[in-house]
Amino acid sequence: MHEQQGASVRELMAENAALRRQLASLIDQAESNHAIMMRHQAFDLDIVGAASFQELVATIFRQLPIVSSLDIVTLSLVDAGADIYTVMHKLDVDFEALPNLLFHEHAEELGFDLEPGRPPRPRLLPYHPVSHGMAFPQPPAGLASVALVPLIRNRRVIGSLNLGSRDPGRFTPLLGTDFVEHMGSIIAICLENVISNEMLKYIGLTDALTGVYNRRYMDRRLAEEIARARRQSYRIACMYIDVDHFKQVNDSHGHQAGDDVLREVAARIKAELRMSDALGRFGGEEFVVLLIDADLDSAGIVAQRIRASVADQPFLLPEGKGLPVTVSIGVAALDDFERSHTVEEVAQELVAQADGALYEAKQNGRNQVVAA
Ligand SMILES: Nc1nc2c(ncn2[C@@H]2O[C@H](COP(=O)(O)OP(=O)(O)OP(=O)(O)O)[C@@H](O)[C@H]2O)c(=O)[nH]1
Repeated sequence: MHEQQGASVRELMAENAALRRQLASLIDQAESNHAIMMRHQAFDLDIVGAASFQELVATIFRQLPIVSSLDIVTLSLVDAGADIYTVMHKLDVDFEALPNLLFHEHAEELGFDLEPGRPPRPRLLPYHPVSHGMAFPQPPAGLASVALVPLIRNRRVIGSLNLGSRDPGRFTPLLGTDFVEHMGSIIAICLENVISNEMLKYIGLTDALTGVYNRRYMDRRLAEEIARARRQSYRIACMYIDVDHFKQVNDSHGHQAGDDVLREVAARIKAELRMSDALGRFGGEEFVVLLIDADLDSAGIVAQRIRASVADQPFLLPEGKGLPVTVSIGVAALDDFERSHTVEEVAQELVAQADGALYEAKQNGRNQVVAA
């Protein structure tokens, strides 16, 4: 009788201990889930709060692998005509710092089932180097399973979030997709937002006719560059460029031909500049160039190259005739930073000096460069 009681007490105690272990493991699991959820919430807040394209994409690449325990995250964007890439490049996005950001001309390249009227679903599957080469051009060693999550806005696929793991069981076709779909939808909204904001910023800073910067941008950039040049002691130079007798182009060949000439002049100026230089249209047929780390002599050499590249090759009119075009250029450089003046005053003075030199070039007969 005692023995029987003793046995059932031991059984009860064992059962009790097993239940406690189970409970402890459930509590651990719940705590770990809670921690994961908190990390995801913090991640969501960070990406929603990203103020620029660069910040958003860098945050995704930096945080998502940690938050979601992934071995690689890449992002493919649909960018027909490379509009997004071009604008981001002009806004100084550092693409070298974002090697996992990929651009595609068409949504079809992303590998989703694009049937009309049915939004594509995430694809969770074993990694295959050939079929997934586009999404993972630089896969980590041992990549075993991947999730390709379509980024959708207004029923349009704008890209794909590509997640990769060395764990073959991490992404399999039988797993639920709610979680990655949720993540994809937040990332899609954030991306669409920052891209529209950056596009607006870009439109506000560029000249619609020629695509070069506008006066507002140039004024700001000049002040920034002068402040930086003061701190780091390098020289900056400025060119004021004006198309000669431009009124005659409009009067003889029409406003449309005039517009074409302005576009071509902008393109020829640009072709002679370095990436770090900035070209802006100041209005009408006037352009201003800001040259970084250039003294008066080297700016004069660049100006002569620009003058020659416009004068040496006639512009092509729509009817096939050649139109000779020339420009006059005034050049000025800043080597004394006049620290008692504000950067804005120094900027104005620099542009005024270049403008004065341009006036001289016009007086001397045009198609020439004058240094202040
Ligand atoms: N097609 C076109 N013409 C413009 C634009 N903006 C200004 N213009 C024209 O540019 C011409 C500028 O003429 P002017 O300032 O008299 O100078 P110019 O004929 O170039 O003569 P110089 O500068 O003295 O060599 C005017 O006829 C303006 O109407 C534009 O966006 N497109």
